[in-house]
Amino acid sequence: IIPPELRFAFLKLFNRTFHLFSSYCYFDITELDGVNTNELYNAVQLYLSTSVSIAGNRLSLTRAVNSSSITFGLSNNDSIVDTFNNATVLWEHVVTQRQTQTFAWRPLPEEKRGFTLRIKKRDKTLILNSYLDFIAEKADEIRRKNQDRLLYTNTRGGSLDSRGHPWESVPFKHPSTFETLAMDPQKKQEIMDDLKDFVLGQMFYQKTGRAWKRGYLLYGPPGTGKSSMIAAMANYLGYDIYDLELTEVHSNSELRKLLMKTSSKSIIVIEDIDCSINLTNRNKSRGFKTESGNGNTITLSGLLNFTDGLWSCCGSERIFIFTTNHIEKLDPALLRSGRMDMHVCMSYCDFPSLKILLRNYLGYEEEDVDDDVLKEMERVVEKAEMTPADVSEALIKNRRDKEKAVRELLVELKSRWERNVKGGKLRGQSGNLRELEIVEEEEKRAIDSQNEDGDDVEDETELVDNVGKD
Ligand SMILES: Nc1ncnc2c1ncn2[C@@H]1O[C@H](COP(=O)(O)OP(=O)(O)OP(=O)(O)O)[C@@H](O)[C@H]1O
Ligand SMILES: [Mg+2]
Repeated sequence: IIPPELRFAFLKLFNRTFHLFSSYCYFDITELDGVNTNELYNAVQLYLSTSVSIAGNRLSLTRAVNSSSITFGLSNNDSIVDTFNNATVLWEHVVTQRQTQTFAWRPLPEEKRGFTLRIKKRDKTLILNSYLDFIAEKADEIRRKNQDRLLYTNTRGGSLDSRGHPWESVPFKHPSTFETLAMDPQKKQEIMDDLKDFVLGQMFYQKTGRAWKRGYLLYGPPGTGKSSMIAAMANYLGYDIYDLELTEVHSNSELRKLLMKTSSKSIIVIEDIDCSINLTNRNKSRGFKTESGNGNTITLSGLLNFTDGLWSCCGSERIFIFTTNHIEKLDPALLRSGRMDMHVCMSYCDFPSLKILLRNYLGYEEEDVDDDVLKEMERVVEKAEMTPADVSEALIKNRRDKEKAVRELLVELKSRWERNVKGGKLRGQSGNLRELEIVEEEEKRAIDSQNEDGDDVEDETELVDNVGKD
């Protein structure tokens, strides 16, 4: 029997000589570095989790708090081969029992865990640094995908929490995606492409000397999907959202502090920007202080500094989104080119959007709906000026009886169409003769069918009457 000390020394000697002649070099990445967790260990673990899930036959599974997905990991003392830039490397997960603990401030875990990376000596200089960078980046990406995103708000009115953070966060689980978002498919694709370009554009922004950020202005009537669009963007990119409540911010410097405490890869949202700040009298608020003299007010220039100035560049990959119901109320300074990179008009439901909503709520594809009904819908939907929220409401109400849902939606669309087109006629606005003819035709048809079947058209004629009274 060989005493353990001797065996250990022998092994060490063997390893030394072995390494001297071997064409490999080895790197140990231990879980704990002293008593601190080694960030790199976690990164490697996450990084390997993607390739391991396909390759390995014995895996350890973990799920982080608040995460909706499971990560795969290498089991103890298992290994996996990876390739990077044509170089092959080997990862081994080494777990050993810790020897009896000496005194420590914090008790250490029983097991000592670490990854050993084996690289060919000739590959070392070529890949080591870039490989580790690559792993860290990939791990970040995986982390963002797995972890549910966070929604931050600044509702504490400027006070800080115990760790000095002005933002409060909750897990963000909005189900809206670009797929469920009802809008013109072409416009939708444009926005998705724009976002993709932005995310992949690091080199571009560096080369052109622009700060790596992008601004979107979403405008349109209430219930047309502005907030849903923001959620869809966040879900698409895997970004966190900072929902900035401007009325809770008291000064420009506070605004700046808030910005400094936001992380990279996030969306900063200011909803209803026309309501939350008096944006029109920029010069006035600059000229004399209306408040108590301590600068207790944010100005448009403060806000522009926030999105545009030097401060906006601390951190990168940030998206600013403003929403408003009244674009015409906004100060031109906010609208000038280069400020908000993309202006997106969210408007009333059009035919393509209607089809998306039918699919979302009823599971109907185009061919599931009666052809005539579909044609009729296409004809009236734009002039009916129903918001996607109104349409959704109508569909949800009858989602158990799909045919009824479609029928009632059509009735609603037609009555609104009639009201709008006819309203235009009464006010002498819509000078479109063809449309007037259609209204008159429609009325005639209504009267005709009333003679055949009394109940059915009662609603419609009633509505026409109401419009007359307005
Ligand atoms: N374009 C859309 N696609 C899918 N659903 C929509 C769309 N627009 C509205 N909805 C539905 O209507 C609801 C309200 O929409 P949302 O909050 O996005 O409107 P908004 O434009 O932000 O309104 P507001 O101006 O009042 O904030 C959403 O929960 C969603 O279910
Ligand atoms: Mg909204």
